[in-house]
Amino acid sequence: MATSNGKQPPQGEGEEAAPAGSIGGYESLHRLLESNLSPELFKEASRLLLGLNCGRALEAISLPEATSALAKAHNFDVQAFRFDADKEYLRQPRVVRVGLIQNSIATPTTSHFAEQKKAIMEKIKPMIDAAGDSGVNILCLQEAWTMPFAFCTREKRWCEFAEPVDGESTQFLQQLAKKYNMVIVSPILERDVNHGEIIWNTAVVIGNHGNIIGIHRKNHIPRVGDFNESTYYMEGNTGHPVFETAYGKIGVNICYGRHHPLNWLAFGINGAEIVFNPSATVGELSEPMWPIEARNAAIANSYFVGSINRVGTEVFPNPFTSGDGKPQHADFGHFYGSSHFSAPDASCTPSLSRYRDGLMISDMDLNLCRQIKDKWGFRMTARYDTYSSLLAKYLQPDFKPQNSEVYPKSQAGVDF
Ligand SMILES: NC(=O)NCCC(=O)O
Repeated sequence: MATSNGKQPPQGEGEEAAPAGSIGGYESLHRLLESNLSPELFKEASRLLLGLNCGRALEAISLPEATSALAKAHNFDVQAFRFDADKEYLRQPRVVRVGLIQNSIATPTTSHFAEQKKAIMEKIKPMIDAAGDSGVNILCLQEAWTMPFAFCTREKRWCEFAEPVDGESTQFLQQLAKKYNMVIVSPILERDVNHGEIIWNTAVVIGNHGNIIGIHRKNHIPRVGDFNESTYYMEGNTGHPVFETAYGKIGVNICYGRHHPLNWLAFGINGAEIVFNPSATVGELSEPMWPIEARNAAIANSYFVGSINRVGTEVFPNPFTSGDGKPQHADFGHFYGSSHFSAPDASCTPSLSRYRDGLMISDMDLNLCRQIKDKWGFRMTARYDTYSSLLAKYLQPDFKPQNSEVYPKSQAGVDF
């Protein structure tokens, strides 16, 4: 079966080798620039792209031998960096170690559902162990991590992957959370057994003692390209919760929610210090937006953002169309990984690979959030009152945009 880019992906594993020499055949933008620019130009490009002038140079941090051994044995990438903050007189530094995991699926989408789920769990277990061995305090997995991203198909049988909040995947992660004293954010397809089996796209926040701290349900559902997600689950009803964990206050803005600045704002207003954006998105649709939106949110809201995207090309048993007149196809396109962290001072880490499974780790001093609020004063200068009254008017059925009164059509040069 041809894929949407005309190439034949390996069947089974969603993971691909970077096609040598082809467009998109590079591991990450960072590596592309590093290998093609002189050291001076690369430094200047990094200053502009990674914000290393307004923030501070990010130091790579070394990890235990056990982590590198796991990464080698299970063929995943590990990268680790440190965001610093100024030393304060009245507060101790609040450094937390945070991890993000990106991965491809583990078996063909044609295999038994139970086998697919089991294989994904087995695949990410060593990655979670690597995070635990590295002393990660808070770890976030990718959107709908227990399953292939089958929403492109519109076939209802994939609903079988939905689980109750305290289901199999949560139980699996609860043990690991407890073992490693680590908070784990687990984005799954949720079956709400207490409310008529409604399906949601949910992040379960598991505390470092293996307790369930709470859940957040995806607020904004895409209706773009093959992201036929509204066929499967409802717009979330949990608002913008921020969870007080042992290591900091965290929120979860699931995937498509990253295109909505007010969604990011609401987590900030509720006090988030780190917002995770577990995602599943493909190159042709969103890759140019990916490095910008999360970083912008971190800057505008004075918090850290952890962005995660799955990797690989997932091929489904039955072809589907995209409703665009083009031929039917059986894959969703290439999920380009590129998970990374952004900081409130505009700095960000390089991204993980566009092709390989990976674990991204960052140490971050959460004191930086307040330091940037004090420096830039975005909260103080935001004029929320102005926008709240405009929005209240906009929501009225008789609202008309102001410019329709100020510039009558004839003056605006529009002749109907
Ligand atoms: N999973 C999801 O919401 N994807 C939508 C596509 C995008 O936002 O890039």
